[in-house]
Amino acid sequence: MASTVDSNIFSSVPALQSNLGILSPDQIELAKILLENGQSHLFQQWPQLGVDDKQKLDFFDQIARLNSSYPGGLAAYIKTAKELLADSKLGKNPYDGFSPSVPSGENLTFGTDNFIEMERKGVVEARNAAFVLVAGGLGERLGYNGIKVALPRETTTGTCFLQHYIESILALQEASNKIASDESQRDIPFIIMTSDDTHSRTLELLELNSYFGMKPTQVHLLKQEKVACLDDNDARLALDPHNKYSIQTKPHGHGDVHSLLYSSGLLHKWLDAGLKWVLFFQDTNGLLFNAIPASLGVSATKQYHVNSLAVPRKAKEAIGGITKLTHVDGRSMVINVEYNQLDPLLRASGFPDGDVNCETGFSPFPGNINQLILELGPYKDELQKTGGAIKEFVNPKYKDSTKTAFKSSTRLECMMQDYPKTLPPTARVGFTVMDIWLAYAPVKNNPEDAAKVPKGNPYHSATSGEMAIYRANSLILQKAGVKVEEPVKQVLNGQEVEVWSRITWKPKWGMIFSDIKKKVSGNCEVSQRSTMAIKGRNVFIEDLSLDGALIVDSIDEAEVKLGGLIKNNGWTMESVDYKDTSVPEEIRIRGFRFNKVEQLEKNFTQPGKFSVED
Ligand SMILES: O=c1ccn([C@@H]2O[C@H](COP(=O)(O)OP(=O)(O)O[C@H]3OC[C@@H](O)[C@H](O)[C@H]3O)[C@@H](O)[C@H]2O)c(=O)[nH]1
Ligand SMILES: [Mg+2]
Repeated sequence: MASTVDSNIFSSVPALQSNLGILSPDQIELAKILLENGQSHLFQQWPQLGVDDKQKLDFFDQIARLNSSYPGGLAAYIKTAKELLADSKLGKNPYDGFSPSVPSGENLTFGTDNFIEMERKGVVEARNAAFVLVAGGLGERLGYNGIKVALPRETTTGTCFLQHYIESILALQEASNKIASDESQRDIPFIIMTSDDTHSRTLELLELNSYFGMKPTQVHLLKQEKVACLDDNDARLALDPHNKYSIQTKPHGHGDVHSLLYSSGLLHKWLDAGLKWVLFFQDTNGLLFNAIPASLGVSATKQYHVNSLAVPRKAKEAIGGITKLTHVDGRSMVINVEYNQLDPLLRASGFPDGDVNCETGFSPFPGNINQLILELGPYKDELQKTGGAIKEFVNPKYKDSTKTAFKSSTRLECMMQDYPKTLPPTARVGFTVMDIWLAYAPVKNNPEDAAKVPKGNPYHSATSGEMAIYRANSLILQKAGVKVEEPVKQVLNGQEVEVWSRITWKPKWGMIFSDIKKKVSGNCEVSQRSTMAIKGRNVFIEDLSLDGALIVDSIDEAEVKLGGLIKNNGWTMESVDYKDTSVPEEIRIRGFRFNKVEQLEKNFTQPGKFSVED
């Protein structure tokens, strides 16, 4: 819409004023918003009319997008940014008035009767759940060039994270539908939040692989928009260093998932379909689904509106701490305090040592693994009030203590785990703590940074992420009665890790401990140098002694017994340096690759009963 052009405002920016002739009334309006909000620097390098006119219009296309995709538009974004940057410069404590204490929550120990009961309940509830994967992040700390969900979760089978997640959801769906009282078949919805950095590659990965067995109608991609980067404390928008007609943008954070879900209309649809839970999870935790059934069982039992999954946390580890915050006015909430804020908060509130371990060797605050289980009804009600808006923050990396310049541009962010901040005190907000070995092994750090992690703290690298799968599977089988040999220590990409037998299985083989126990019997043993990949559903391990490599696949209608002594030269592990660019990136970031010397590989494609014995 045309508006009266305030000639004064433009006359102070001649480079823009001389170009007004090519702009539409809407674009002139946007230009005005920019100037009124301190953004005249954006036009400083603009040449005269007739030069680069197409790029100038592109610039305004981008401004229009940035303006319309943020509630309240760019003016609101810049205003909030100025406030938050000023607070940050002053070192203002965002938790002013609150004092932290250690909250109490549900503790689950793998394999106990309670754990098994929670898993059973979780499977019953699974068909009432929708799963939401937030996968719009750049993975800056990992520095991998592809999308993180395409990385192999482990390289024994090469199954990528996304495939594993989908197969886990499908396995839960099937198990849950089977025991449903009304015998109806429900497809569990699976939502993936993407961004411009990940969207097309995520879609391509799904399409090239037939959605890994899921119905395409079951999967929804929601793309988050990025926000403008900021160059200084005055919230001047940052220009792309390579293109003076483009604003640099970065993701706004995983908190966008709430407003996207709200505006997608999916929540209503799910409620109408009788769903009860929404489970949120992150891109590269290969152990996550070990924890999902039991934690969903906890949500159902305790009727939690919000259930955050947690693990014991090492002080200064880059995971948020679940904290009880009590305000001087009496209010209190149980909330994640992000890892960069926990230490200052503690120091400011009577804990002079800040973020340190207690006598247990861990931080007293449970570590947030950012898997949230929300009860759908109260969640939808809350979003109806907030529109899905989440409290934002800014985290600039300053050049020096004057806090006047940034090392690189910053932006406003929001986090999905801040959702409970707006909830009324009556909301049932809880958390569930599980063993780290069982539940959390993300792939976030590049090899160089991982090697610098303080001793005793987790590496969170591709190396540790894969080794954690083998350790968890080995420990689970040990608890099911298999003698899995103890691990050896090895240094890979500068990180000392425990190398256990390379044991993997498909989710449909065993989702919960009671299923796994049914698949294992007699006297079984697996040597440390062994590799075992179970890809079929009805594969039973009975009196098996494995010393080498064994790969078994089978159709559901085949019942396969693995037993006797199976011995061969197996697969050896060869060290690979992460700097060796002759090796594919997804391998070299692990620091090893398999040399497949010899294996027993069996594939059963016909119905019937079979046994594999050497
Ligand atoms: O804009 C974004 C940013 C991130 N993400 C996704 O959000 C997930 C988490 O991102 P990061 O790995 O960068 O998260 P961080 O490691 O910084 O911290 C996160 O995980 C560990 C927890 O303890 C922290 O509390 C949590 O914030 C990823 O799956 C990522 O793809 C988005 O979808 N959009
Ligand atoms: Mg991050």
